[in-house]
Amino acid sequence: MRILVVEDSQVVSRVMRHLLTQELCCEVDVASDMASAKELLAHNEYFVAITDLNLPDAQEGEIVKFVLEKQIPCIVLTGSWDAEQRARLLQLGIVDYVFKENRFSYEYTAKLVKRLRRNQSVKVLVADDSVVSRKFIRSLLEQHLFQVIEADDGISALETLNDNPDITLLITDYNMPRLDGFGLIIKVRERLGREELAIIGLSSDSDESLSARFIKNGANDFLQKPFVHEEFHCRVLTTLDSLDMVTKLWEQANLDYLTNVFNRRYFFNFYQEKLTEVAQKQGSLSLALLDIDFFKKVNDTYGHDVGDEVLIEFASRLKQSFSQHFTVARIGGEEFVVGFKGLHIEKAYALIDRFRMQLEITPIETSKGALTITVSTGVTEFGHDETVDELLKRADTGLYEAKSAGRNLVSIAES
Ligand SMILES: Nc1nc2c(ncn2[C@@H]2O[C@H](COP(=O)(O)OP(=O)(O)OP(=O)(O)O)[C@@H](O)[C@H]2O)c(=O)[nH]1
Repeated sequence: MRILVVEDSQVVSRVMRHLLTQELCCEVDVASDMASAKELLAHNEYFVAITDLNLPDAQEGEIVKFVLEKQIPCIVLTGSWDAEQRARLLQLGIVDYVFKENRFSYEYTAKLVKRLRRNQSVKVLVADDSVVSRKFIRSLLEQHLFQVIEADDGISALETLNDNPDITLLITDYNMPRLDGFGLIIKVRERLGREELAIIGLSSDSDESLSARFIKNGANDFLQKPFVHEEFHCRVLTTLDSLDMVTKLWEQANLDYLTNVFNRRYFFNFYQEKLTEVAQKQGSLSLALLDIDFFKKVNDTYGHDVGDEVLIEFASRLKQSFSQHFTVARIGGEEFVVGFKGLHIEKAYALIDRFRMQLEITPIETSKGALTITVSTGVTEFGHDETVDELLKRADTGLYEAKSAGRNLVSIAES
């Protein structure tokens, strides 16, 4: 990623270069006047340009128009606070107008660029029956590089959310035909928690109770129409930042810190729900308990760090092989489980045995060289009314048999 800083003050450009490389690990080019900015823009692709308005060879902010014409997002970083100019430039489509006040202004600018990078992969659904309002919100969101999808009422918003599980933010109007904003939020929240989808409610209605009602029904925030451009962006950014924080907390609680697969806590808490679902629907579910063979020897011979490298690669291979359809978790030091929801034991056995054979012939690259690792596994199938604990205990008897029979084996524990 490459960023252009157009700034005649060496102190400012040095600070910005330092903050940007620290925050984003990116390439930063600096131009101290309009002519050198033009030269750089002619030869390079930029993710964003951060520009001063008053340059030695262009003192009226001409650089902004030049950058925007090249379809490059532009952040104005200026020492002159001019409200009229600010409004005009925001109207023109700049990302933000930042006043060089103190070091926080520079930190804010670097963080803004980081958010722009994140926004590129954030999908936002805008539900509003007014085409004008929808297009306006789309243009604001696109200035900040979000991916935008539109829906013209509550029902089509619900359908779009079903078809696009990767939508992160829903911005919904209150008054809409077929299903209004409240109805939409209530239906959405039956299925998606606050850690999965953020919602901002909108309304031009003068009813003062609307904002509280939106939030009580499950919205994260509310905006009264008409709103100013900057307030809209602040609300969106704050909502997404808190969603990121909730996601981070959820990951810390449920993912294994070393291997990034689900942890023991997740498996015990959430897998019970899957078992109940399978029991109710009389479906099938098999479980594999895997334990790396002679793992202590890896630690003793090559050190704990190499042991960690092996665990990380082993988990990554498990994830690659199974996590698209099944649940992979690390439940102990070198013990992992794969929950095969929907599979009978014969199929689960075949998949795990294929994984075992592949592992045996594909050494793991570590900092101390390539190591050949094998794994022993116990596989079992869910009976009727069992807990995760009971299922695991039975898989463990299979694992014990596999170890006793010489390791590098898969053994079935019948239910
Ligand atoms: N590097 C590393 N080692 C771990 C971690 N957690 C547990 N271990 C080690 O895993 C090893 C497990 O060893 P054992 O239970 O004796 O089993 P084993 O050597 O794999 O032998 P078998 O299971 O009988 O084949 C111990 O040396 C633990 O210290 C971890 O997070 N990182």
